[in-house]
Parts: sequence; C-alpha cells; structure tokens
Amino acid sequence: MSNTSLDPPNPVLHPLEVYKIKSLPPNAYYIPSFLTPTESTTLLSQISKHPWTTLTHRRLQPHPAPLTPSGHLLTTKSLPEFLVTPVVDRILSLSFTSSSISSSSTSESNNSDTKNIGTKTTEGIFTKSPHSRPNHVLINEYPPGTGIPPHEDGGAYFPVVCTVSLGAHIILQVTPKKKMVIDHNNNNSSKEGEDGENGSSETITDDNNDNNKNDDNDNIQTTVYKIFQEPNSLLITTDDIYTEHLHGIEAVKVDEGLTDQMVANWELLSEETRRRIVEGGGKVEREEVRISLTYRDVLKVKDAGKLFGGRALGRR
Ligand SMILES: O=C(O)CCC(=O)C(=O)O
Ligand SMILES: [Fe+2]
Repeated sequence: MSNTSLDPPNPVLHPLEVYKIKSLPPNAYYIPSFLTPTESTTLLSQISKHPWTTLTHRRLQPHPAPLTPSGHLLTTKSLPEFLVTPVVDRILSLSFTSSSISSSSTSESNNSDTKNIGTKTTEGIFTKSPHSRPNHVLINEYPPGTGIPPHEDGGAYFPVVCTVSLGAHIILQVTPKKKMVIDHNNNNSSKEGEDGENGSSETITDDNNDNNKNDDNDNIQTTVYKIFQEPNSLLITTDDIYTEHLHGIEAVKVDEGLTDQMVANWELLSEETRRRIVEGGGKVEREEVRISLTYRDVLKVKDAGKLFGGRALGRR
C-alpha cells in the first residue's frame, strides 16, 4: 500500500536485537509503533467487517479458519490479504544480525544492545518454522475489564507468537510454569484448548488472578513479568517464554502498580506512555476496547479441498 503525503512514513525497523526485552527470560521482542495510525485504522475497519465468535467474556475471529480439536488447520483458504499486508510483510522483513544469530534462538543474548549490532542477515523470526511464515491469525477483543486467564498456547503452533495490539493498551502477565501458584480460589491455569478459538469448553469464572501475592499457605512467591503493550505495537514471544511460561491478561479496568521496575519493557515504551504512567502514579485506566491479532505458524495444515474432494463431496 503506498503512502499518501498525509500519512506518516512507514516505521523504520531495526534489527530484532534492538527490540529485545532484556529483563525477561529468553526471548521476547517489543516493537512500539509497528503500525502507523492509518494502517491501524484500516485494519480495525477490515476486522469489523468479519463475523465474530462470541465466548463468555470476549469475542474472537480465527483466520483463515478455526483449528480442529486435534490442532490441525483444515482449510483451502490462506490468510486474507488485509491480514498479510502490511503486518506479515513487515514481520518477515525483521531480521537478526550476524553477531547474535548463534545466541538468538538459545538463551544468553541479553547483552546485545544497539551499539553492538553486527550486519543484518536474512534470518528472521519465522526462518525455521515449517511454513517460514505465519499461516494463522487469532483476533481477540477485550473490552475494559476483560482478560484471559493464564495459559500456554501449546503444541499446535511453531513456538513463535507475534501479537499486534490495536485500540488500547493491555498488560500481558508472564509467569514461569513450574512456579505457578495454584490459586485456591479456583483460578487454575489452562491449556489453550480449553479457552481456545473454538470456545467450545470455556470455563473462565474469574480472571482476577493476582499472582503477585505471597501465598501464605504454601509460602511460594511467583514471579510475574508484566509486558505493557501499546496500541499499534508488536510483541514477539518465543523460546523459553513460549515453552516454559504461562501468559494471561488480568480482567481489570485499571492497571496499577506500574513502575520502571515492574514493567519489563519500560525502556522500549514511548516517552508519551511512560509519562502517562508516571503522571498517573503507576495507574493507567483501560478506556477503550483493545483488539489483538496473534500471528502464528500452525504446524499441521491439511488442504480441505484435497481431503474432501471428489467422492467425499458427494460426486460418487
Ligand atoms: O490478546 C493477547 O495478547 C493474548 C491472546 C492469547 O494469549 C491467545 O490468543 O492465545
Ligand atoms: Fe495465548
């Protein structure tokens, strides 16, 4: 899509290391202003033309189709064009530098910084995924006061999630799986299947799961990492963060206790957002609906046309 003179220019994208959230376990990358305001408005308007699936607490759209219960993508369709341009194109244009490739998919690349960046390479975030690109997008809508309980996305996907946020900020909470406190008020963690895109067995009762607290009975303290996602940003989670952690969003209308120490990606946030948080004394109201688009590569894809073609479609 070409820019008119009124549009802001396309975002300038740096090597992925520049966006690494250094205070998190490997690996997460946060890119503020990944989309321009115009691109984001266009995307929101396209999304509004597609039907929603309604769950108990929120609505979602699976594109190009919901996964089957066994985690297959079974369809003849590919992603619609409005979800590909500009988002997929831009995700695929992101790459690591040669100096960090050996450590980028392992763990200890926390010491890279913008001054220490080598030559840009062609290795991107989906280079090693089976289809070399995302083939599935789950769109979730969160009115203020809604969230998603802690869960993991599971084995149906290559372990990379690229999340575009639109409309409003949200805070993703990331918790190590092993140290997860089982909340005695019934807020247990879940696998994606239970709260997944088909929504068939959604069992959410209360999303207000405060994992920051000490559990007096078990005397266990959990680590909760908070990632502040601004509208128009892209968050990439992969490696340990994907496989060894749960993620969720508290169902609150106001996010509180936000400081430079508590927000893992503080250094990567815009000046404006940091000022808003500081001026609000660490509180930020969720005023608008937030929409997220999670881009992933589903490992098992079956062409429904081939599967059900010929005889199975009734031409016996
Ligand atoms: O909306 C988000 O940022 C997270 C959504 C999510 O975790 C999921 O769809 O599995
Ligand atoms: Fe998820």
